[in-house]
Amino acid sequence: MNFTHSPNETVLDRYTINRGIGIGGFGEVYFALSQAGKEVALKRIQRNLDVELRGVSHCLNLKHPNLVSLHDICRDKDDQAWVVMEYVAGKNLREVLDEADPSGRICRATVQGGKSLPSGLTMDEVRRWFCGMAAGTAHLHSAGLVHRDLKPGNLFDDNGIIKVGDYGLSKFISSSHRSGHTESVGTLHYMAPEIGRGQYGREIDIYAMGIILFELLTGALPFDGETPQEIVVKHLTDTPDLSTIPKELRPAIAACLQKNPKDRPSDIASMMKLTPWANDVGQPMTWSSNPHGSLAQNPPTVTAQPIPQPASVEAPVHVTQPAAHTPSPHVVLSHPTTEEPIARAIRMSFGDLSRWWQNLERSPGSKFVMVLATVVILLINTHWLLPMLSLIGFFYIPYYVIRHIVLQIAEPDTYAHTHPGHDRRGAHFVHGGSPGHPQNGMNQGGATPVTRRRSVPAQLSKAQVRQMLRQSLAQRTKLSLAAEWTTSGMISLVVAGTLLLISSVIGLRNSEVSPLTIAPYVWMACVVWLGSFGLLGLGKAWESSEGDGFTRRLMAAFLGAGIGVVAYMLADVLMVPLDQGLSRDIDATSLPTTFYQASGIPKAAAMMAHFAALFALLRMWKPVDPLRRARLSLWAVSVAVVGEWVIHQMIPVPQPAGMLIAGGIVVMTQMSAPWVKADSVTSLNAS
Ligand SMILES: Nc1ncnc2c1ncn2[C@@H]1O[C@H](COP(=O)(O)OP(=O)(O)OP(=O)(O)O)[C@@H](O)[C@H]1O
Repeated sequence: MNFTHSPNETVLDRYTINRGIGIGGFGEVYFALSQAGKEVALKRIQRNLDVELRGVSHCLNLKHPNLVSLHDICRDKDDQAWVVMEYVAGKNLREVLDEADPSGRICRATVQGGKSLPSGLTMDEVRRWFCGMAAGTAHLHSAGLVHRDLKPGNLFDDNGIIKVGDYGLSKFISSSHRSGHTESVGTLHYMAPEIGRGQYGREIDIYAMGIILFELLTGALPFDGETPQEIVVKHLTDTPDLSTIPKELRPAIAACLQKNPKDRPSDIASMMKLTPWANDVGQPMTWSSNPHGSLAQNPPTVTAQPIPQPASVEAPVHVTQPAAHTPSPHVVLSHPTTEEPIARAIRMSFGDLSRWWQNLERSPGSKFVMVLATVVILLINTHWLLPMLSLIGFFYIPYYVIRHIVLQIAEPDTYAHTHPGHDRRGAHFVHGGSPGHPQNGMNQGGATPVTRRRSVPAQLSKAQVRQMLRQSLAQRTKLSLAAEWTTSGMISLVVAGTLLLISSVIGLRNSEVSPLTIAPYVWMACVVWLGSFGLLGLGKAWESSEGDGFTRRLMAAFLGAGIGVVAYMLADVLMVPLDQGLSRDIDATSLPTTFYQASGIPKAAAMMAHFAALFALLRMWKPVDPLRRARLSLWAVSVAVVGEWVIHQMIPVPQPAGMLIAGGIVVMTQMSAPWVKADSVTSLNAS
């Protein structure tokens, strides 16, 4: 390994490098001594990685026996970022697993006594690693952090205490600047399926813990393959074979490895309850989410435990068919209801606010003044705040209730209902194994797993990533798509209200406000909202495939025609004149009488034709695609406005309303439709 710095070199003016330890995706790690002789590990972040130092301070203040302490993050004189952390002398789990001989001939576990598992570890060792990881990760979660990169290489044995390292950083290193071997988030073998959709909840750590527990027990990975794509597809579709897992631990692994994050244990405490280790005698852990709870004081100790033995050789067991005597069948039956996105955003904002408040270094007196000032400002503004909050409540509460009801209906009774295809896939996976993937067939006869962790070549191409993301999008049920559609519709309603407010304030700044003057703005906002809502629906239906362009244009044309006729009728109801701005900028041809009255005012047919052409020619469903390039593309807005102007030259409609509607629809759909940053996962690699 080629390290940038050599032994005895002084870095950051106060650390003398002793030796290089290793090189990971984020950079080089050195063992160094401070001037006072304190041992530290220094991680030199790769020059091309952009470290956002502000947020990291939250990680620096975390203290837990099962976490590798982060001492500091500094920049040297060349503006190179360094992470200063606790040095752990012991091995990491990757090394331990790689050294343990699966045949059991020379493995550490046998030397230490105790019956070894296929991984070469004893159940006591498995328990020690797993409980230590769980305790450290629970502390991260309680502090509002998700590790995002849990894997054996990030778990250390520090004189008997298991420590979780490398936490927090992946969030603060700009993914757009990463290159080389580390993927945007997490390592492929341990990466939860929803990461492809840009979801990074704490469930991704719970998923990774399920994989690690599987590996601790069997020495093999539940989802492995020759290529990154194969591994990702297995994460998305395959059911793990749990037949070689001790029965006591199958429910926990099955629950952690659910494809849908909602189906996994919602936190580490609930996950631990599925293991035999939650209520260990002589193990004073409570698995509470309290950041200052007893976890901190009581790291797991290696005590004599009743050792659950591996399952005897038996027919392969599929997770959808819980084994006889398997406890906790509720693992697959109880699903926490999805938290409503706006409620979640508000809750998380309150969480952030309270953490910011707790970390705010101000005297109690100045904090009191700040609270007082906030209360006064709120009281002064009650005249507009209260009506606004009531209005929001007026829309939000019915929406929340309807959404809740829809999701309750969508809640599956059994796991099998949620994943109707699993039986078929499971049969193939479990019974046959796949040629070239020996671990898939290892359960037969209880043979030792042949495949261990593999190095996986090459990066995924953009097309491959998009294809995988589409596959993952295709996994949702129709009802959850409907719930997402209504959510986007609600968001677009808020956006429409905002656009209406802005445009009418600008448009009516010098004129009298009356129902007649405000009607055109209400009309435009309604048409924009209807257009967006329709497109959001089409987008939802189409997001799981790239689709056939002609069919999509045709469908979009129908939608546009519908919007045109509704716009015409609404204009009639709201008494909005349609004779405004009908002149054209290029040589005009005569208007067809089927489309226009003798005075030139458009009939319903003209409005239908205009919007049908607009939606079809401009492929208006594109701004709704979750895999679009940018969340909000101003280019797309400009194209829509110019495109509308061009269509207006042939089929005129009132202006500038037509252009505002076209631009408004594109802005609103982009702001309301979910977006997956596909580029952030194009450099997936195995570590
Ligand atoms: N605090 C530490 N004390 C001792 N050794 C460490 C410490 N942190 C990391 N290491 C070791 O340094 C080496 C490189 O670690 P690093 O975390 O950079 O890479 P990685 O975990 O292999 O990959 P990635 O950064 O992509 O997750 C590993 O061998 C790891 O065990």
